Amino acid sequence: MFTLSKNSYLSTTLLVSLLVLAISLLSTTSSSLPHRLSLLARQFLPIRSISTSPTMSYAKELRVAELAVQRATLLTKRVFHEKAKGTLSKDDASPVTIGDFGAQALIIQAIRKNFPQDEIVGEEEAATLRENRELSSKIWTLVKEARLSDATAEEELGGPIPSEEDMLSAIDAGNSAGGAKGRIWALDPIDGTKGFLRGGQYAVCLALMVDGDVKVGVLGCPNLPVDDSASLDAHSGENQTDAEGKGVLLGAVQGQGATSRPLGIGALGKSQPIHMKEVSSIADATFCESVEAAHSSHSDQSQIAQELGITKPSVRMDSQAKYGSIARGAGDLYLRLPVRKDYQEKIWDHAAGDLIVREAGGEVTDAQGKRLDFGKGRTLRNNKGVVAAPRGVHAQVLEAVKSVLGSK
Ligand SMILES: Nc1ncnc2c1ncn2[C@@H]1O[C@H](COP(=O)(O)O)[C@@H](OP(=O)(O)O)[C@H]1O
Ligand SMILES: [Mg+2]
Ligand SMILES: [Mg+2]
Ligand SMILES: [Mg+2]
Repeated sequence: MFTLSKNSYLSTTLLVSLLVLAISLLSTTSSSLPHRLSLLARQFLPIRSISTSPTMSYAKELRVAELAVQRATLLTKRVFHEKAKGTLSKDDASPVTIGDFGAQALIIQAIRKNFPQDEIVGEEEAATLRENRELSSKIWTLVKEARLSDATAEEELGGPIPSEEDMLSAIDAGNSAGGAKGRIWALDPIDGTKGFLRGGQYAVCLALMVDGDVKVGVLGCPNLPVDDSASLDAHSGENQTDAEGKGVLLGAVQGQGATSRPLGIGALGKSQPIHMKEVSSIADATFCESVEAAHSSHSDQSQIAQELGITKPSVRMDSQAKYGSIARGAGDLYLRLPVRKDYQEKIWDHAAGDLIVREAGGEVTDAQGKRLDFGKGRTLRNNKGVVAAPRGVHAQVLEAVKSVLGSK
């Protein structure tokens, strides 16, 4: 008797739940299916399972990451407009500016205040600044002045960095070796530094990995248009601005979809879901690639496009703005085929973009079709190249990649 009534109670509950689920899914039109499912799951899951694992929704991580990236762009935007950017050449001959150092310090400070146990893999280090106090003090002046106009939001980040010495120690806290265990942030304070110097696109990039899996990704792109569907052509190449109407913040949480919103502080809470465009005929696709010919093989990429019947010229753009642009449907494909066989891509150049594209309905793999493996340390040493495309056409694009690379 007891078993019977328990069973019937359970089946009634199940039936009602299914009905509510179906109605909710049909009636909500404004967001993606995974996002709707995650919201519903939160409604139906027992409170206990939410409260005992509050990080599962990554709401705080996303909020802190978005605000920290937003604050860092206040600094990078200032430097973008300055003639003297304090550019140094690193050991690998790549450039770094006062903007890169300053943005790294500000973001790491916010992570350390909010998540003191987490590790950080950041691109830059402070060794040269400890020897070059003049440059260090220039950065310190910029860092001190980079504050969100919303005092509550600034407080959420844990407030300003107390001293120049603390700024240097924050920069050096991005020295984690990475790996497949625990919570590790991947930070690229300015991705596309060459673009930043040239007046092109650049992005402030931050991602949280848990056990090697990217859970949260944020891209601040001050020179991209706010409009998700604005044509890419006007936003590639040089002479970009971050004037009125520019600047977008893209974000994603695993299983919850990807969003975009204007980069201004007034746009807090105004995130809209973004989706990749459906490609009905691959020949009509727009593909993005690096501006720098040393970073990816323009000739291989052009052959792949030819193989796919694509006649439109590629859109050349610096930084993870490429991932962001295809995720929001402004472009379709992103190809990054290696020039140098020995180069290992860095995790901070891909972690946020990889998640944002996948959450927007895309697939991201290397040139062999393997998912990018962020759990191998500071580099993607298990992968060569990047192929990002809408899920429906990724296999077709990958086939063209293999055919072109195989024939070499
Ligand atoms: N030989 C190489 N192959 C691929 N990527 C390279 C490279 N040398 C440098 N890079 C990376 O390319 C990134 C820029 O990518 P893109 O060309 O898409 O804008 C640089 O990021 P930073 O600008 O953060 O240093 C740098 O890490
Ligand atoms: Mg660099
Ligand atoms: Mg980079
Ligand atoms: Mg960088």
